[in-house]
Amino acid sequence: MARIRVDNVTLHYPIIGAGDRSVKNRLLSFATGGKITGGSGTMVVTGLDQISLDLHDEDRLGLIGHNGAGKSTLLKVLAGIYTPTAGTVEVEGRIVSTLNITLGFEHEATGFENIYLRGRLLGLTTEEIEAKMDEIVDFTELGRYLDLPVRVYSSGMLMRLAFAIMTSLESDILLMDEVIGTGDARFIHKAEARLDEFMNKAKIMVIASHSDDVIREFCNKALLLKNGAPFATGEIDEILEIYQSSEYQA
Ligand SMILES: Nc1ncnc2c1ncn2[C@@H]1O[C@H](COP(=O)(O)OP(=O)(O)OP(=O)(O)O)[C@@H](O)[C@H]1O
Repeated sequence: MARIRVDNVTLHYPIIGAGDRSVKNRLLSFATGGKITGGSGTMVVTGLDQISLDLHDEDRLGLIGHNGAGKSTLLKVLAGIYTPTAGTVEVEGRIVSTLNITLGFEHEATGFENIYLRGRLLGLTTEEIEAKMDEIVDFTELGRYLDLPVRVYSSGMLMRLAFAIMTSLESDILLMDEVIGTGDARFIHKAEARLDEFMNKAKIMVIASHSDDVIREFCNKALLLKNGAPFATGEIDEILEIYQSSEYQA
């Protein structure tokens, strides 16, 4: 059984050395979903403001909201990348996340070597990596490029490699932001089929997306964020409607 419990989580980003451009900051804050406070010297951006969640097996939560509403920050807190300023996060289960999917590659090492390195970094044994190797290699369709250092790969090629490795893992909890941006149309189509299979295996999923279609297709509940705070939570259709309403947009 997997579980995520988030209790009253707040996260502040202190911006040290920020100039006092309060009028500009207020305008910026108004134009996006962010919240900036503080005066000269140190500014504070509120990434998350008193978020609570309790997710169990079968939960597929869609995170919705303006640019800067806090979706990515919440994913990073769940992934353990950021520690909250206040509140607690408890996670039971193995997490795989698509955040920074292409980070952590060794640029001088070959594609093959990077499959090993990344596999080890993600907690697999050498035997486990070897068992998955053929399948990862086939999916990338990178052929002899896998013998070359990844610094010569295009961004789409690097994405193929990262995506193939990530989706070969077994996860209890899957944290996703919009991931399949790069790649040609055929690869995106092929990646979607693999992603479907990968997502079906996860017990809990949290997806941040600006696409109503993605939220409708993959989620069974939604959390609408505004300025880092929960604005509404519940059934997908109801929450998407609130998102479009003047009450939220104001
Ligand atoms: N590294 C950072 N340093 C300072 N502030 C940050 C940082 N990352 C995010 N923020 C701020 O935290 C707030 C929430 O940002 P976040 O990236 O979580 O929003 P989001 O909902 O994912 O936005 P988008 O839809 O644009 O991806 C914003 O006000 C943003 O400016």
